[in-house]
Amino acid sequence: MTTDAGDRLRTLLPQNAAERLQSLRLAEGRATLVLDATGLATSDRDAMEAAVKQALEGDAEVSEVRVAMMADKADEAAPVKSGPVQKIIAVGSGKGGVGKSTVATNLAVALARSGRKVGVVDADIYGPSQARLLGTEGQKPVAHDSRLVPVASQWGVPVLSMAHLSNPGQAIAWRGPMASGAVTQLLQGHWDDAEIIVVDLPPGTGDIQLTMLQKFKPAGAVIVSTPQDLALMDATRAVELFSKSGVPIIGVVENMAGYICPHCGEVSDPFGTGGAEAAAREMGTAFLGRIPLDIAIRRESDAGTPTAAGDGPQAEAFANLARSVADWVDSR
Ligand SMILES: Nc1ncnc2c1ncn2[C@@H]1O[C@H](COP(=O)(O)OP(=O)(O)OP(=O)(O)O)[C@@H](O)[C@H]1O
Repeated sequence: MTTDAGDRLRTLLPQNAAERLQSLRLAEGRATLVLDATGLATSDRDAMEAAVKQALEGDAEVSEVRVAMMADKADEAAPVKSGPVQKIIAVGSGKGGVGKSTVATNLAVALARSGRKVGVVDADIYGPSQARLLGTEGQKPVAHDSRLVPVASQWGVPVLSMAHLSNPGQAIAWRGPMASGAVTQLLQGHWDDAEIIVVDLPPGTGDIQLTMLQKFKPAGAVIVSTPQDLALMDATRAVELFSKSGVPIIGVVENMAGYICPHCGEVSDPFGTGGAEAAAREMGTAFLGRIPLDIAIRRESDAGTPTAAGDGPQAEAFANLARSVADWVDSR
């Protein structure tokens, strides 16, 4: 795009949009604008987008206008509000690989089985896995009134994940504020029917997680840990992160607790037993139960058929977890 064309298009923008312009590109007749939508209500965003399109579509060099609204400055942003959603439940962990995403999926499916209206938002935008876990890979959400429509899964749990918006294997390397802006778009989808949204947080306890929590203000948090000491230390950091953000902790789930032999079904405890329960007690938080290390859980997760949708003993473990979370939600 020539500077002249860029300057000319800028002058065509309505004043309120020009003030929020982050970038403007014109390539092969397509004008792509990024606007800072911080603090704008949905209706104001929609009006601004429509006005920008109308202003630029009249230009001889422009055949198409695309507008991306990013709520970039997380600390100034209005809290996320997505229709009549009552409760956002965050699922977090002090470190990666402890089964946080697996627990988030199965918690949501178990809640749905118990009659709750549940959605899943995959906030783990650097390693999104909810599309695979819920068997919705390859599906693309449509936008309606500038808001994403969640992708339906066959488990009665609609889902929005960056995995639905990016190409498989595509690296996503956003700055922290952009990351939380992207999550905002997922949370501001058409969740009108959901009474609970389970949010799969990125692993860890850094600034990205803190910013997200402050911005979308979950009603409560579930912390996933494995029985190892190291993971428990990380879980302690996760507890601190939620406390610092003013998010009440629903409790700690011990995942990969006890190994179930795929041949004889015998249960062994390579990492000891009872560690997470004791740690939860020490931290003054509830213990929400154990999910064993079972190869069937991994296999079913990879196949996009969540264990909680089945009838085995592990489905029962997730059903118990869902009951505890639902009771907590109802008590608020
Ligand atoms: N209870 C379990 N039994 C067997 N396999 C499990 C169990 N929980 C999780 N897994 C497997 O462990 C791996 C990591 O799980 P998952 O992706 O849910 O972890 P995570 O904490 O979300 O990781 P990250 O956020 O770092 O990607 C996956 O292959 C998953 O199928």
